[in-house]
Amino acid sequence: MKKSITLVAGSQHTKNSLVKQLREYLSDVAKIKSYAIDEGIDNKIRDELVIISSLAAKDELIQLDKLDLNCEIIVANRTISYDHIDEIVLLPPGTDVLFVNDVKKSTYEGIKALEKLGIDYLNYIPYYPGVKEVRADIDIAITPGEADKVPSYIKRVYDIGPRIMDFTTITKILNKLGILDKRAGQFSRKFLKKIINIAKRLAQLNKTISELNQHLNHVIDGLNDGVLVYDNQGYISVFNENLKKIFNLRFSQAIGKNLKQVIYNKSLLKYLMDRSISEEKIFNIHDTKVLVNKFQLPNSDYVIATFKNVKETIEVNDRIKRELIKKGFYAKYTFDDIIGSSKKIKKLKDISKKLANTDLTILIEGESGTGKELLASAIHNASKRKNGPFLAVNFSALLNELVESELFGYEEGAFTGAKKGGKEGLFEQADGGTIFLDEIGDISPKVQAKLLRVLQEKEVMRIGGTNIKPIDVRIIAATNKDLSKLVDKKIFREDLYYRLKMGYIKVPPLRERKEDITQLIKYFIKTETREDIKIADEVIKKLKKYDWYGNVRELKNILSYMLAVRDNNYITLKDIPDRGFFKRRTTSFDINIELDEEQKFILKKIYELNKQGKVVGREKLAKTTKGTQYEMTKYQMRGRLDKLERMGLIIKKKGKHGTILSNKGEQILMDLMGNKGV
Ligand SMILES: Nc1ncnc2c1ncn2[C@@H]1O[C@H](COP(=O)(O)OP(=O)(O)OP(=O)(O)O)[C@@H](O)[C@H]1O
Repeated sequence: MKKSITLVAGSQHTKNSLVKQLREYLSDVAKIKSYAIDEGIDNKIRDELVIISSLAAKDELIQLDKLDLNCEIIVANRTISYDHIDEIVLLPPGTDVLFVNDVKKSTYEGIKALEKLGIDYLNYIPYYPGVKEVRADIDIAITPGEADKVPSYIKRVYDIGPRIMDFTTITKILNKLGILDKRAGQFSRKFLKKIINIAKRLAQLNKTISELNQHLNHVIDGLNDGVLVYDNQGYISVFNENLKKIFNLRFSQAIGKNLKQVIYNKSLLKYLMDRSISEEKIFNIHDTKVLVNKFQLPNSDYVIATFKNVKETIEVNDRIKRELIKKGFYAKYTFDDIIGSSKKIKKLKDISKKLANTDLTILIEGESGTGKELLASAIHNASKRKNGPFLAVNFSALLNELVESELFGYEEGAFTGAKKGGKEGLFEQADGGTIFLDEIGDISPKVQAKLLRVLQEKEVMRIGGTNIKPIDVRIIAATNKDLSKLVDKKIFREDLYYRLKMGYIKVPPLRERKEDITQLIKYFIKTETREDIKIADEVIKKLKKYDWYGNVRELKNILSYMLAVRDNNYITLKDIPDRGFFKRRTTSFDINIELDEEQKFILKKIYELNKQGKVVGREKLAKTTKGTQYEMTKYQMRGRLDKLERMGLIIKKKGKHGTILSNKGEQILMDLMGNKGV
């Protein structure tokens, strides 16, 4: 027959965990009833055996008159559950932890229980609702199943579960039930199993830690620097491979030894052991200059020191610089890459080479695609700065708001979104080299003012900064606009204009040096394909007839097109793209041309008559004006045509061949017709 026992606990929480524990041993021999005082108890408790969770609970039951004192009563001794103990045994000795429980008494009991279990090396701070002194500088809490009472600032909570009945209590119960002899074996096995489980988990944890350790050791050994870790007494815990090399310690073991046994350099020893020194210092170790740096690990006894081979560090820095250059801070071209043997190109190269020998600021003017960047790059490579960086900045590609921070950098917190630690500007990055400022006409007045300062003072100040940094950078600026006109219009500062124009180069447009076209074509074929491509003479002849408003870049594009569409290794007339491919937009120089309605009318008439195959003269043109608002005599027409010729829009052919539109005139007319009609 099953025995009947009753368990009473203070709280429902404790009741549940104790019932669970009792069932493990007694479910087949006893019927277990259970009550929690906080749930309310109706009848007086009496049974063959009554187990009460604590003395406090017993006192409360007596006070409430809910306990029949004539029955067999066992008051449980409770201890920490071993199930979660492995989580806390690994906390470092001396760690401050809050021990959280429901009331003062059980809080102190819990702490005592942990200490009795041997976990007496933690610094327990008792905490329970209503506690007077609260320490807010603690990150870790341990609680026996009262996680909801842990204050919210705690970062890590170890809930070790409610305390369970201890070994002696269980033995007492088994004894009272008269089954101790039968159950002792099973009981101790279960108990042992738990211990073994903990041991297993700890062993696994140990294994993981030692693997992690090994991994970390590999990482530390793989570092380029020497790494040394020692405690305040000088005992070494880390001495990596690189450090062994620096100290010539190939085979001997340093870990566990004292610094004095390993390092004989007296001044280095003094530096390492003197806690008041924190700045880095250079020492001579086995004839090698080594830069040593050290710092105390926060909240610990340990000091970490790093050792850098000065020579290698410089070499690495150089390598990093070279890497930067690879990333595009590098001038690709030399004067040999500037193709052409026309007089104009020869003169251009000649002047540019001379300027390359100076450190003057240079302004390069020229239409788009004439090779201004190419030239700037060649000048840098021919200058004494050739081993320094070459940075090309294109202002038309940079967002206006970004120009300032890109060029001059900023300090941390200079504006919302500023990166932590601030950012180095392009001027700082170009230190020792050349900066190429393309489309300089596009910069804002604010940046113009800052740039002027850089040119005058040779120093930069980051946005939001107070430190002035001297820089050594040569500036080459370029524009495809007529900068002097922007100065006249007060869009560009005059003082900056003259500062930039210390050296001045004007790159001629391709249409003024058409004799270079053949050479350029051959050069581009060679650079674009390895195949042996021939090009028909008529093709070159025809290409020479175009006006090349897109300049060399346009020629290069057209060549790529022809290489793509050719049928075999021979480029013929049919491979030339039709007019639509050619650059229609006039250059910025030409955009300044403003035509009045009368001029547009005349250009349109010339175009229409030409299209009809008619020879156009001033008489015929004057006739077309009859009855229109532009009506004029042939003499008046002559004056108008002279002006259009001076503007480069028409060509008056000799003899009876009449007047035609120049390519430029045709392009402007096409643009007008395309955009708004004439
Ligand atoms: N004389 C030349 N010889 C060989 N290649 C050239 C020459 N001139 C220009 N190029 C090539 O034409 C292209 C345009 O040149 P680049 O970018 O230097 O012109 P740019 O004047 O700086 O143009 P933009 O004003 O549009 O910035 C490049 O591919 C360049 O290599």
